[in-house]
Amino acid sequence: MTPYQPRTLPDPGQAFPIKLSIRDFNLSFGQTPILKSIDLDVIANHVTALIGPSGCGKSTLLRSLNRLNDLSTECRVSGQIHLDNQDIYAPSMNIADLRRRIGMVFQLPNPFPKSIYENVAYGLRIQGIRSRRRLDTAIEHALTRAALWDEVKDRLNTNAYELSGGQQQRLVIARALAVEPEVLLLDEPASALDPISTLKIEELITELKHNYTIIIVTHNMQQAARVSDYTAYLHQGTLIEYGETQQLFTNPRKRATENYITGRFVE
Ligand SMILES: Nc1ncnc2c1ncn2[C@@H]1O[C@H](COP(=O)(O)OP(=O)(O)OP(=O)(O)O)[C@@H](O)[C@H]1O
Repeated sequence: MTPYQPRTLPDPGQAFPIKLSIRDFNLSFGQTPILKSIDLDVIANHVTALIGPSGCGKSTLLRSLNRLNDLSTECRVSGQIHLDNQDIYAPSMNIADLRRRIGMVFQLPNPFPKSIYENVAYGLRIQGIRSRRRLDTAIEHALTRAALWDEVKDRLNTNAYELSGGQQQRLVIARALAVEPEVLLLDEPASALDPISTLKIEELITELKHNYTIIIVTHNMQQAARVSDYTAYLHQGTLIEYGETQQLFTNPRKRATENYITGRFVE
């Protein structure tokens, strides 16, 4: 096999390594092509936003990164996606391990109907961790990282459903962080939240990128401009433009990108 060579950097001067590298990646559901020859390098410890009109394939691309689309028997893929230097679609890839390394948070907060403590402990218990002391430490750490510890430390045994929507979303982020992932996939994580909770999630994303590589799908272009370092614009399953967020929003290279970010493209 030819050695893997990263090619498409959004910022050639970038000193951080490439965490995820997508090469000529195609995905279809049945006979319908959804993603077409995507080439994209995701830089470690930065936030990459995926933007584009409804149905362009943003969530499908995100879900390709932890092989969540595999749950559909109709799904067919070709091309390559490497996490560090490991081909995630190789037959030898352990999918449970991949999903531990690449955590995901969805649009609607989805805590389990359990206590706050047990929600965060969930993945750790699956990993076989039984020691109460180890669990306590890891749970405090994850809740602190998710900027929720101070709000819940005195009620860890309360049912997670008693938290507000914004707190539930930070709890779900803590649950994802507890198993120490390397990458976090966020699929419109704030679109169901009020403005104050949205701001908290955005601040959290900015904080978390120091320790994780983050990819966020968002419909909100102001949000993409606020939280991301790099932005990829997709249209009908094709990657139209990928570059530094500030450059893409102020001086896009492609007319199609300009039309979209200035609102001239009607979804
Ligand atoms: N499991 C599936 N089976 C068949 N088609 C699917 C499946 N999941 C997504 N699709 C189709 O793939 C296309 C891209 O969907 P996707 O959810 O990735 O778009 P999106 O850009 O995230 O859209 P939105 O912004 O509206 O969430 C859509 O036409 C959708 O209907």
